[in-house]
Amino acid sequence: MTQRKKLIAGNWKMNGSLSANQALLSGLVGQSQGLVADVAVCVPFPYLAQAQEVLKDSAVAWGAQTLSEREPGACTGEVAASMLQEFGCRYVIVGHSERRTLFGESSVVVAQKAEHARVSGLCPIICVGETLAERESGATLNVLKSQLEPLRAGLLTSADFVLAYEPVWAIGTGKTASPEQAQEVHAYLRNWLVERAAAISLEAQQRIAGVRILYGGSMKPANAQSLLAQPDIDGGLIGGASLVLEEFLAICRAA
Ligand SMILES: O=C[C@H](O)COP(=O)(O)O
Repeated sequence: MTQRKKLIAGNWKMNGSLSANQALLSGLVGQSQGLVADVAVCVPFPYLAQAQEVLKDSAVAWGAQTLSEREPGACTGEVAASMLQEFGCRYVIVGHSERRTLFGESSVVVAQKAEHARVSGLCPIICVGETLAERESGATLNVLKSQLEPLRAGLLTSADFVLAYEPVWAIGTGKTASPEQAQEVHAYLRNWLVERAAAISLEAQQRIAGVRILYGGSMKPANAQSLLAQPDIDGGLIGGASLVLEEFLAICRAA
């Protein structure tokens, strides 16, 4: 069985200030020794330089929360993969439900963003998840499948990406998927990846087993351990709790 090192990634969303970040980032550096899991923070674009400066000699990685699917050039307000690379990013979140809902990002665009990240040496954290209405109508697995479908063969073959299952109804609501609910979906996602990779090549099939699938949606110190104990939950994508040093560290320690 493939052993996957757990990853706990903080998604700060549109939060932070230079002074608050300084305290949070230095606290992380000071207290992250001895953690078994990989740890990362995905910060707003203007704070990438600060994250790089504070985290550069630590085991904590950093990244961004989205990127452009276009080539650098005439595209006001957008940020290219090559720019993120210049700030030492390892990760970039793509397809978060807030981007899909508020900014109309389709699964095709999300796949393009993931591909741009990959070819620039960044590791995309690709988010998928169903709404409450979709879950209640029994459409969860079909929704997830349609979100995954456009992912490119090159990305799947590289296996240098992370998948994050984030049920929309659990994001920022305090409602968490039960460990069993989450495990059921993660197992489905794992199986989808394996089948798709097997259809590409033996090499892709072998590598895909190492892809980590994170759970996101109101993961807190109180529920982290039971979620992270599931065989197909390889870490967490943490929103609110990643802004509170002690809570984020407690989740990292649970992994
Ligand atoms: O990207 C993180 C997720 O949206 C989860 O956010 P949350 O932990 O605040 O529910």
